Amino acid sequence: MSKPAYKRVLLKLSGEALMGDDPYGINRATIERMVADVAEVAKLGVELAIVIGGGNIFRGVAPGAQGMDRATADYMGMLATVMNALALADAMRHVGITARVMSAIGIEQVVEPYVRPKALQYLEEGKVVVFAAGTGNPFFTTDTAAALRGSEISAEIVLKATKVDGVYTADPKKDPNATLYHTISFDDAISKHLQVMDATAFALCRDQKLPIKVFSITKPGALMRVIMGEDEGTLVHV
Ligand SMILES: Nc1ncnc2c1ncn2[C@@H]1O[C@H](COP(=O)(O)OP(=O)(O)O)[C@@H](O)[C@H]1O
Ligand SMILES: O=c1ccn([C@@H]2O[C@H](COP(=O)(O)OP(=O)(O)O)[C@@H](O)[C@H]2O)c(=O)[nH]1
Repeated sequence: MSKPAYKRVLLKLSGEALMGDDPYGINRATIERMVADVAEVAKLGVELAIVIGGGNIFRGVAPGAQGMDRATADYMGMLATVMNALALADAMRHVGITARVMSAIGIEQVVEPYVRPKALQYLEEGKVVVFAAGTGNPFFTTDTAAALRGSEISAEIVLKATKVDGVYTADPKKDPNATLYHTISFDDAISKHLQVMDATAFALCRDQKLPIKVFSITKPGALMRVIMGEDEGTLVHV
């Protein structure tokens, strides 16, 4: 059997995708399917760190957050990612994977704080590390958290598992004529204002020479094909 293309990866899982077809929250079948994909990869011996988003929960409370101070709303968003991280780690436990949740904001009674050497130790021990609470700062996104943690743990690549199957010339949800890029440079992605990831995340990965693969979170087998280095999604490169 062929070998995985990577030894250590940072996987960014969309929070919004966790709700499946529900209006908000965590859809059981969806999280189980995501975890099954992750389990397959972990069993290959690939060291896996995950950054999880929070859009699925924040959506449910968003009407109440209208007019709210941006930083306060962002802290709520970060707490939402902690809930998702706990749900994800628990779902992994059900399929026999040991996961450790580490939070970027102090919330010790619930999850341990992010400590870089500890995260590296867990990865070396074959545990899946789930980074919660994004970067710990308002005005950032979990995509930027993925770029940051990916750089910190010396991941070979950031894998962005999202609702679209790659980077398009325009938002494919709005423009039916948009076409898919197989590869695109960071400079092009930034200068063309492609919104699939925020510019902060792109810029950090570009400066750290950390490539990003954007692919579908819902397409069966996509994560495994990405891990095996097969043709899937879009590679964003230096
Ligand atoms: N050029 C583009 N190529 C692909 N997707 C795009 C593009 N521009 C905007 N998008 C939108 O970006 C979304 C993914 O980004 P985001 O909302 O941050 O997702 P996530 O929940 O994975 O963090 C897609 O659902 C897509 O509709
Ligand atoms: O470093 C971070 C990461 C996240 N967030 C907040 O948490 C929310 C949820 O994260 P995100 O939107 O990136 O999740 P996803 O798009 O994957 O659902 C964001 O909207 C922000 O409000 C933040 O303030 N700082």
